[in-house]
Amino acid sequence: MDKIVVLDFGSQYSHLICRRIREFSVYAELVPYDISYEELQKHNPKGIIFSGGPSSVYNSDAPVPENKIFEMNLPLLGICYGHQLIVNKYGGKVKRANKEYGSSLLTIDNDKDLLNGIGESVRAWMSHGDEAEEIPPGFQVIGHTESAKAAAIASSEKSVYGIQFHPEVVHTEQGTEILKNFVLKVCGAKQDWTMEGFIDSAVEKISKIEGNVLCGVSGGIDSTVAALLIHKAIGDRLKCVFVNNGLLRLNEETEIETMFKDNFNVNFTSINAVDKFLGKLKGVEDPEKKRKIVGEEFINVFTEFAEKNGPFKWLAQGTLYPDVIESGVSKGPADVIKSHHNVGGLPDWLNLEILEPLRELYKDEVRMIAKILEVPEKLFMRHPFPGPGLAVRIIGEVTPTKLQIAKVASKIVEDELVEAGIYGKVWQAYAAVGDDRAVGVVGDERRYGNIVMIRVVDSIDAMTADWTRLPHGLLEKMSNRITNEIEDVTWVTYTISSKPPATIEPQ
Ligand SMILES: Nc1ncnc2c1ncn2[C@@H]1O[C@H](COP(=O)(O)OP(=O)(O)OP(=O)(O)O)[C@@H](O)[C@H]1O
Ligand SMILES: O=c1[nH]c(=O)c2[nH+]cn([C@@H]3O[C@H](COP(=O)(O)O)[C@@H](O)[C@H]3O)c2[nH]1
Ligand SMILES: NC(=O)CC[C@H](N)C(=O)O
Ligand SMILES: [Mg+2]
Repeated sequence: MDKIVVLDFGSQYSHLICRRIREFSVYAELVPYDISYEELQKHNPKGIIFSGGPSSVYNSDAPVPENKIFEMNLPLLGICYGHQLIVNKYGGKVKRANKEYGSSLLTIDNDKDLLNGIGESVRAWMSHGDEAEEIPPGFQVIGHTESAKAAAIASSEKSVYGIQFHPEVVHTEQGTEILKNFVLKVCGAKQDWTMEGFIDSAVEKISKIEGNVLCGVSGGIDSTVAALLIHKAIGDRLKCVFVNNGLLRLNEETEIETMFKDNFNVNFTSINAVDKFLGKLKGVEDPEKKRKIVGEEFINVFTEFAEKNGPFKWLAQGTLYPDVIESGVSKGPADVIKSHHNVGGLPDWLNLEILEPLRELYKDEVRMIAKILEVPEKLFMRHPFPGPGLAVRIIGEVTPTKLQIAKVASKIVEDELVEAGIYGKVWQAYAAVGDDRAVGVVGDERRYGNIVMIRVVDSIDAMTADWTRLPHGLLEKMSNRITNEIEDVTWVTYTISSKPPATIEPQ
């Protein structure tokens, strides 16, 4: 399979470069910027992309790739910081300039290769504070904006390109065309990345492993698909374990068990660990602490199961690419946003090896695989549910009252969306609760009850999200049902923050 390798210099958009390229069926993978020349050679890339990043090339601690990488004579595209790196490396000059964030008009000066077929000008997304003051010898300017005179440069002879803007974000018009020009025309990569191909190679790889696999399944699409792939590869050497941690949706524990037993012929065990989890969470208010506790407790439960039912060599999880990126354990110098329990929370003493067949994939890619594997639609259209469950939808301490409120109110929100035919169209929907209370008046009586926050969002891959513009009538119905059916609740609010600056889950 042809591959493009993206060196990650820490941009929040690094992974998006891969995503955009995969969308036109070429496999692209993110690697750390300091990957060794030998490692990079093993990837056998058709071309290399340098991502953006927060650093400035003129600082002494600026991240730089190994020198030999430039001698591979592969097509090279630098984006933003990557562009500046190329300018610097080949003998041009980068300096501090006026900050430019957002959309700028890019005028095309040469449409021969990289900027071929995109017209005379496009809106391009900028996010930088440095710029190329002098371009290196042998390069020419192929595009400029009002403030960046070398917004796109090329050395066609060497097949080295640099662009100051971000073609990977949707706000850049024709961004995909620019990436296609580089990947398909300059690098000559074949469009041979398909989900069928992924399944075959994943199954082949997994079938080579030795020993038994324990797979944590949550009933969510990710772990289900991971389990099915592993099952295809090693059959009954796979054992699936579902943990009822007391932080699940209303009645979910019975639903999941039934669903697994009715639809898949895999070895399945359900473990009741409600008291353990809730006991450990008692008195804990800090969001990151709660996440770590849940993560650790999952591992405790899995280890205990493994000791009784083993031996196991592997622990499998449905970890996806965004989980890895947001936990700050991605391959570059990015910031920690949240510790996803299944990535950041793994303790050192764990003596099972980790198997994560979906680690490089996005949710929509996993859904495509689910379809191919004929997973029932009802299952794969289920909304994602965070591994730490209601612990991250309850703000402050997890108490029995708040748990009950979150469960029942979320059920009302989900049921009303199904009823209105909207459930399948939104990314996630739930009700959260915290310690804030507000006064109500019910049957002439004063009641000082909890405030419930409804959150419904649209998203494609959870990396960004927008709040869903639900019909007012529907919101009204949800609100009425929540205050009528849950005695402890007096107020209902609707959350109208997008991601960024908010995140999807409150904690
Ligand atoms: N209740 C649970 N029991 C066992 N394993 C779990 C449970 N919750 C989460 N996990 C493990 O943690 C991983 C990450 O959870 P996450 O919620 O991201 O994925 P998912 O549940 O498979 O899919 P979705 O994102 O659709 O909910 C799961 O793939 C699974 O391996
Ligand atoms: O496996 C997971 N482990 C976690 O710890 C976790 N936290 C959040 N989520 C889900 O990830 C997506 C992005 O969530 P945030 O915008 O809240 O970071 C949303 O879809 C969240 O539901 C998690 N999934
Ligand atoms: N987003 C980026 O890659 C920014 C690169 C560089 N440090 C700048 O601010 O110009
Ligand atoms: Mg889940």
